[in-house]
Amino acid sequence: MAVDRLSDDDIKARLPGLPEWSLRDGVLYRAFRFSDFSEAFGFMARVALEAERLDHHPEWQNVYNQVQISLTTHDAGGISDRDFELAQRIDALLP
Ligand SMILES: C[C@H](O)[C@H](O)[C@H]1CNC2=NC(N)=NC(=O)C2=N1
Repeated sequence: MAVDRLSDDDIKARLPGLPEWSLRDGVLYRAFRFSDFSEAFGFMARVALEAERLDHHPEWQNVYNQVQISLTTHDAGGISDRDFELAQRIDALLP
């Protein structure tokens, strides 16, 4: 499926809708901290299921109770609507 990369202006206009996310090195980025590994990994499992539903997948790193997520659209060579959609769904999964 063809996906369009958003322009810098589009991205700037949409970022306020995701106050916890920032633009970092050309990707949508958010860091999460949980009480322990189990909580962090449970969250990652829920994100993985959502990513499969959307057929759009995060780049992420986990260190014990911390999860860092970067969103970009490989097929578009930049940030697309799909990244904003996944970011919103990720936020909705938080306890
Ligand atoms: C074929 C399939 O739709 C694509 O490869 C999807 C899968 N998940 C994806 N995830 C992300 N982040 N970017 C993509 O371009 C992408 N493409």
